[in-house]
Amino acid sequence: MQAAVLEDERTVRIETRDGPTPAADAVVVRIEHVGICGSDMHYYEHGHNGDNELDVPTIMGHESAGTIVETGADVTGSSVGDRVALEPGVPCGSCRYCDIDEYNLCEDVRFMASPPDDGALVEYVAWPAQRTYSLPESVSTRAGALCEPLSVAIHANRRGNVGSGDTVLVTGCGPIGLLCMDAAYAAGAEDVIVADIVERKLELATERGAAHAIRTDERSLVDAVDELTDGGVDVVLECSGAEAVIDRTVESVRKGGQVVFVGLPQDPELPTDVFGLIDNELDISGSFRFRNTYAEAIELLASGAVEVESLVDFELPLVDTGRAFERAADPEVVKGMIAVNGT
Ligand SMILES: NC(=O)c1ccc[n+]([C@@H]2O[C@H](COP(=O)([O-])OP(=O)(O)OC[C@H]3O[C@@H](n4cnc5c(N)ncnc54)[C@H](O)[C@@H]3O)[C@@H](O)[C@H]2O)c1
Ligand SMILES: C[C@@H](O)[C@H](N)C(=O)O
Repeated sequence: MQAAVLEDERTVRIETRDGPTPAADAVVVRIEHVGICGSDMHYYEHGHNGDNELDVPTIMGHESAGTIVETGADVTGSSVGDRVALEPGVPCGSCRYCDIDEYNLCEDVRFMASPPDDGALVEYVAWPAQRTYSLPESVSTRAGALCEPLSVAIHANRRGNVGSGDTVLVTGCGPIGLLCMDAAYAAGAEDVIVADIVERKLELATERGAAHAIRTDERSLVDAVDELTDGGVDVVLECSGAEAVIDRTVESVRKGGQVVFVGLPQDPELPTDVFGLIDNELDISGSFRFRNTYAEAIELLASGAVEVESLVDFELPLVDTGRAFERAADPEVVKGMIAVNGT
């Protein structure tokens, strides 16, 4: 079978690999769609993603869905022909974090396309049946693949306790930011204000329901938020990873509000005004991947509460993965997709 391997920065090669055999608790999935994520692009452009290094050639892609073609001996509840989304992380199941069901924090997790663990840009993947989720008829594998970034968004909203009537600021309108906005509305937020530096992204966010859009390269984020709110938003979901914005988030939130960091900056140092945090009782949190989100993601897609297919700007076959990554590096592009088995 064919696989798209990131050998080095900006070097994707199509290689031939042996097809997988499922363990007793696993299924083999014929991969149909894989989304290109901002994190794949961090590896592609800089050779690292946060503090994870691309130290060995690695099959990229962790936003995936396809059809089960084989089941392991002990698998019950999944059948050949089921269309499924694959949750990309497989936790160890026995550490203190797995014990308390905070399995996204497992220190021994295997995560697709996180070197040395291979990802889903390959024709067939053997994956634990427990980490695959059936897609209803109304949800395509193209949409099912995007359960992954939607899961990041659901988790970020949970971390920020976004709820009924909240005003939320989402900084960065890539797929993660846009889906954070959608998930915030689904959680009951009243108004979502968005910020970006690319006009097309702000237009898209506005079409999807943003209450206000701020160009942070044209005006001060803090001044704009100040004009739009009575002393700041309830929650900031920071999805740009841009240091210039990260620095301003705590000034954009109301007293007693929450700031959630999702985007990964190149420079992870955060200058902190501790007096400001104390005096204003701010809650600052990180949001790392997700846990127990796939069922909700599929429900949001199936009910139509969140729509993802229109985020996809282009779709290319597996053999063109290198070209797709090059194209996805364009700041105007929101989501590139690979049709792995040509469906
Ligand atoms: N914490 C997690 O679990 C997790 C999971 C997935 C992705 N991420 C990270 O989240 C970030 C967002 O992911 P994505 O796929 O949407 O990436 P993306 O690159 O598509 O989106 C980032 C957006 O931020 C905008 N931006 C850049 N500079 C800005 C500025 N100064 N002001 C406002 N906006 C600015 C860009 O124009 C872009 O629209 C990435 O850093 C990614 O690595 C984190
Ligand atoms: C969660 C996932 O989307 C993220 N890109 C990661 O590798 O951690």
